[in-house]
Amino acid sequence: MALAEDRSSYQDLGRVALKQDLGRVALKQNIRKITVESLQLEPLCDQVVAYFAERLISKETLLRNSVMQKTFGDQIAIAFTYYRGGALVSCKYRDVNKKFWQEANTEKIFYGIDDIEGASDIIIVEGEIDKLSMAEAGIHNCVSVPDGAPPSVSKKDVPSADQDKKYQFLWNCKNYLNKASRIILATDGDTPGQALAEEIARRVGRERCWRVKWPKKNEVDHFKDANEVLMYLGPEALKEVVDNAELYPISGLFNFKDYFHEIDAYYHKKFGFEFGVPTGWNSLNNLYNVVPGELTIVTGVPNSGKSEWIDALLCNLNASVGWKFALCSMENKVREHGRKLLEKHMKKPFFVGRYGGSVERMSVEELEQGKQWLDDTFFLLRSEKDSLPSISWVLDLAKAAVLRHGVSGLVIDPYNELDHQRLPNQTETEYVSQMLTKVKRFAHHHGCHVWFVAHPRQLQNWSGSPPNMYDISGSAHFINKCDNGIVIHRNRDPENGPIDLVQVCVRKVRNKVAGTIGEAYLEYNRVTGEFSDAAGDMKLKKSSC
Ligand SMILES: Nc1ncnc2c1ncn2[C@@H]1O[C@H](COP(=O)(O)OP(=O)(O)OP(=O)(O)O)[C@@H](O)[C@H]1O
Repeated sequence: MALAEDRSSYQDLGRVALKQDLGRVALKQNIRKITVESLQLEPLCDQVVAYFAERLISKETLLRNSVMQKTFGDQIAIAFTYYRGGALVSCKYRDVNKKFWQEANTEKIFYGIDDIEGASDIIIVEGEIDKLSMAEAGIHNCVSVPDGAPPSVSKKDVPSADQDKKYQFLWNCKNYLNKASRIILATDGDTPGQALAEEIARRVGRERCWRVKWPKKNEVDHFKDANEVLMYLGPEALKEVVDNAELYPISGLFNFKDYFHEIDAYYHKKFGFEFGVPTGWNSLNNLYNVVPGELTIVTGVPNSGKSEWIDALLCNLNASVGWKFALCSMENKVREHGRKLLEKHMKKPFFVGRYGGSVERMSVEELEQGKQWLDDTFFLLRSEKDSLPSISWVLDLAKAAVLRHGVSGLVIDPYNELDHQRLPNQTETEYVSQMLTKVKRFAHHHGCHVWFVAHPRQLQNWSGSPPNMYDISGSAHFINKCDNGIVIHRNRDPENGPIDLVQVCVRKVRNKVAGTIGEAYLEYNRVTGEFSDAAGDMKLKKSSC
């Protein structure tokens, strides 16, 4: 008798079972009482015992699990008897053509349910032969689902118990399952098997589920179920598979172990820029380095040089590590922004006279060279409509710039030029918090550093000293939520030190690997817009950083 197992027979079973289930709904009150005699079940003949022996399932195990047979005309079918509390409640047949069917009007329960009575660990497999294979390895606290596996996980929510027709067997056996502290899912390793595990886990509670990892068969494939492991690796190996079951994953709940590869890569500095990229100014080396995926808030009173300093920083980063940037600079005309960037890059003024004085102007050839550099390095996010752009609009385009052009940094300058339509009843503080969460997610997800310029609120009786990060108009969330907080300040008090000396106040650094709070002094070159480390010990007498 050829009784080899295959998936199609399980699918047949699914169809048969579905028909039977539909039948069962109609006949809910009509569950038959059955006995071995009423079903005319017979003890196993040698032929069937030999069939199981080929699968390394012994006669002893077959007898222990009351596997029987039944004659239909000139055909013999295997009869898997379903007992509950010692009483026969259902029977499933399997014939020579690998077809399955279940006794009509009988209960849907797990196969082997009496074996898990009071067990704190329960193993669930996908077929009767897997249950018998576990028994062969001495693992008796195991049950099999009665109807095989679904093709995929249902996209719908789990229905209520009375509507959950396909998994009625689970609800019928819930008292047995409720007592278990661990439910080990040992369904097949293929897609339907995984789908079955998920369907069970979502019904019994993922938190107490574990799953087995089927061992490798060769370089590419894994053994697919308990019987294969028993046949090819033996009972000890099957026990080991169950002993080494791992926690069933819960979406959103992780172990550190899930991230060890990242921690190792970090330790061995495989990400690149672990300490951040130096700004190009020695005085800032210990204070502020640019880490991919972080958010830096830059503030300062109007005209303090925030935009100029960020532009100079981008030029330095491009020169040192070749980064490219997306620019959302709403206050700058493109030609003016282009001029400022070109001057910093070419280290020459764009014009003669006025701010350029008598310094030689960049040549036409240099302009052409510089234009090419501008085009390769910066990508402009500009709203062509009259209305102000929203933060989602900016982040969507920045994402396109990351994916299309490989940009590593985004500048949003300034916050108040974005459209900030708040939901009714939403406070500005709540709004800023949510907006910064979006910005940080973008930065983190794309490994893109974001510089966000925000103005301080109008300061009454301003003393001329650098503003506080908590003075940023809108919300304390700017300082609370950013990774780095920087105030750019230029001195306008001759009593206090050189006029226009630039103070870079690093007020917050979340990541101690990248820097620390403190201040540095830079000089601004009005002709080229470049910043350089302040000469010698040039600093302000009174510093409020
Ligand atoms: N340290 C400095 N010394 C002299 N002039 C400077 C200095 N820093 C910036 N400037 C000049 O100040 C002007 C404003 O600079 P920038 O646009 O960078 O300031 P900002 O802080 O971004 O201003 P706002 O808050 O108005 O956007 C520019 O013309 C720039 O050349």
